[in-house]
Amino acid sequence: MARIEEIMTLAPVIPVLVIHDPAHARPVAEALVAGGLRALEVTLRTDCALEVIAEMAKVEGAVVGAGTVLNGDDLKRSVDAGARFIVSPGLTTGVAQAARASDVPLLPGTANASDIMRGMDLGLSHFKFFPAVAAGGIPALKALSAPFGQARFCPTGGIKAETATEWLGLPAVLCVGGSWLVPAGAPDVAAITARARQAAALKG
Ligand SMILES: O=C(O)C(=O)C[C@H](O)[C@H](O)COP(=O)(O)O
Repeated sequence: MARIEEIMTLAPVIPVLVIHDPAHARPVAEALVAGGLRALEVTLRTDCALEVIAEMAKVEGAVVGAGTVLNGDDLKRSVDAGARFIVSPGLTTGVAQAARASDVPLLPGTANASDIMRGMDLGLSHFKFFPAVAAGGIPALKALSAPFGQARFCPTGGIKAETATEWLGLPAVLCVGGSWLVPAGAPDVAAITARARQAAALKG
C-alpha cells in the first residue's frame, strides 16, 4: 500500500484548514480528532501556517499535513515544521522530487488525464482531484478514472457534507477533502466535533 493511501484511509474526509491564529491550532485539531478525523490538512495560505502545523502535530492522534504546497521550498519548510504528508493544488516535478527527497507522502492535485499520466511517470498513483466540482464534478472523475485503473483520488474543491457521500461512492475515491468542517473565525469546538463526527461516519 502506498504510504499516502494509509493517510487517505484514516477517515472518509480530510479537513482543509485555513487557520489565521496559532492559538486556534490546538483546539481545532483536538475537536477534529475527537470527532474521528485524524488526517488534517493545514493550508499554507496564512502567515502562521507553519506554526499551526507545529502546534497541531502535538495533538495526540492527529496526523498533520501541509496543503497549498507550491514548490520544494514550501515542502521542506512544512516537513521541518512537522508535516507528515503534503498536499498540492497541482503536480510539478519539483514538488514530486522534493517529496521523494524528504521521504514524505505526497497528494498532488490533478484535473485532467495529462496530469495523471505525468504523476504516473513520477511513480505516483494517488492524487487529489482539484478543483473537483469546477473541473466537472462526479461525471468528470468517473470518466477520468476509467483509463487509470490503479489511480486513487481525494476529490477536493466545492464538496460539502451533503455531497460527500456521492463522491465517496465512486470506486476510485478513497476520501474527500473539504473546508466545510472549520469555518473562519474563532473555533466553536463543539460544532467542529459534531461536524467531524458526521463526516467520519460517511460511507461511500
Ligand atoms: O489550498 C489548497 O491547497 C487547495 O488546493 C484548495 C483547497 O483544497 C480547496 O480550496 C478546498 O476547497 P473547499 O472545500 O471548496 O473550500
